[in-house]
Amino acid sequence: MALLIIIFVAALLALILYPILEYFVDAKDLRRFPAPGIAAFTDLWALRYHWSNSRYKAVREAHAALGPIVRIQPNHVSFTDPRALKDIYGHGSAIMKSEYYDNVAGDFHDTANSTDRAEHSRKRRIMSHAFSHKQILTMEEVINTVLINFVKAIDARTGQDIDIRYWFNLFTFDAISSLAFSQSFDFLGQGTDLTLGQRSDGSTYPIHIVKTFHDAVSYASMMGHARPALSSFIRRSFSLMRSSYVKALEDFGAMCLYKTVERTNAGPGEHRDFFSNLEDAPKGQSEGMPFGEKLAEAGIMLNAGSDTTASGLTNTLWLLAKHPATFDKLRAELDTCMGPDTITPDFNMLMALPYLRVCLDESLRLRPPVAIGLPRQTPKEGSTICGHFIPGGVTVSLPILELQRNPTLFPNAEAFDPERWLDEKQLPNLREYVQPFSIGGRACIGRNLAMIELTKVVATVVNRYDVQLVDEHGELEMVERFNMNPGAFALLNLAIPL
Ligand code: HEM
Repeated sequence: MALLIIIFVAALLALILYPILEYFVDAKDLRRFPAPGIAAFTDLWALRYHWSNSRYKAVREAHAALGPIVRIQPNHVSFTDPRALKDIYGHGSAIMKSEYYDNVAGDFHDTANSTDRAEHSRKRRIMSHAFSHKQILTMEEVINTVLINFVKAIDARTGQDIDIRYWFNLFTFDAISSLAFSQSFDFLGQGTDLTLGQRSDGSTYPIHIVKTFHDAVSYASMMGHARPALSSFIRRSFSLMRSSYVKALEDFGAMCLYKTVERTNAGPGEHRDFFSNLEDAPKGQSEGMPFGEKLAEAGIMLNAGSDTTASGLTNTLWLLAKHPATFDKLRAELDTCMGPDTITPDFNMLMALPYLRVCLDESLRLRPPVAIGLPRQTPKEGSTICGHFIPGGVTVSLPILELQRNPTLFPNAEAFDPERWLDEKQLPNLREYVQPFSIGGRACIGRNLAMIELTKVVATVVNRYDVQLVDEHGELEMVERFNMNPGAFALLNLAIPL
């Protein structure tokens, strides 16, 4: 035991002292950039804010105090200069995903966390057709079925105070499981997020997936943002302490295993689902992906394909409820093509409604569901980012939230103002710098799916229900895990107009 403690303390000291030494040696010439507090000496400055799900605030304050280029970790430089968007993330940039994604990957990388260019291209090719606008439209009926279940669930609770965020979480989990695995969780029908996880011996156990998922992401994001040695130290320490966060990460994995095994055994049903693409054998080969890789891809669909869209839905409804004039104007537009009982409006019809679109665009600008500076790593030869040469192997990022709320790009940037999207003068900056799905080769593959879900659900809810905030003066908290989740108190009183 004493030896274990000595090893533990020695490892901890080495992890703390090494970056301090690095700071003084300054081989990457990063001391020229200002840093808040102890951020230049240790990852712990950033990890503390990850742990309290509030990194965006600390990064925002650091940029406000220190300028557009700030060293937020010993090996991480954050940029808010808008030119950095293309330099870091644009097509043609040699900058790849950082070691953050390796830190959070399991035995197999998935499409989102693969850091190897060739591996990522192979994976992306397999899935890109399935997520094209045309293909997603062929799945509209599946979304309609889930939307009908959502309306039934909410109708049964009209007049009650409900946490609408939770119900949007149930909607998006049911939607992605129907689309990806031809098998809905049926959370909306059950009125709960209770599902099963599977252990490696095949036995199963119950899991409440919404909290499990959020805890898992909080932990993974904190652990992932540390340099690899510290990340692995945190992982081991948390495992030794049998932390509930480690359990949450395991439970989320167990749920993915359950869904993958269930789908593999049952087959795709009548139509192809997203999983069918993982099962297809590539040209010249006799089999599709190995099971472990299919499991990883199933995990990223359940992860990226649910939480972000649920956040987008919650944010939009909250913003509309906070701005009754906007809500009424949107409802008037919907009245032109939806009857009082229309609950599965046709997506192509909704696409022709300009005000609905700008309400969604403005919500995604002001409260992007992924707001964090997506971590990237400069290539061996280094990169120039808005005029500054950054040597190889440095993590760089641009916080999406800061870009989309930049007052030099958008007048009255902190205000919810869908009308700005109808102003010819503001449009060029809006089009260029509002990028909630990111840009370039690593931009969101699920964008078309997200937009169809957001458009149909917001149209149906605004058309069908009167919405009232329980606390009209309250603010909707922002909880930054990796995604930016709205807080838990989005209580709304929904009623069907008489
Ligand atoms: C409003 C909803 C959504 C938003 C705001 C959003 C945003 C993003 C962003 C910013 C990224 C880049 C992440 C990074 O660089 O680490 C991303 C990647 C990704 N998203 Fe989404 N997303 C949404 C919905 C979806 C949906 C419905 C799916 C469906 C499965 C999905 C699947 C993915 C995948 C697989 C990636 C990785 C792409 C790659 O690296 O090639 N997302 N998303």
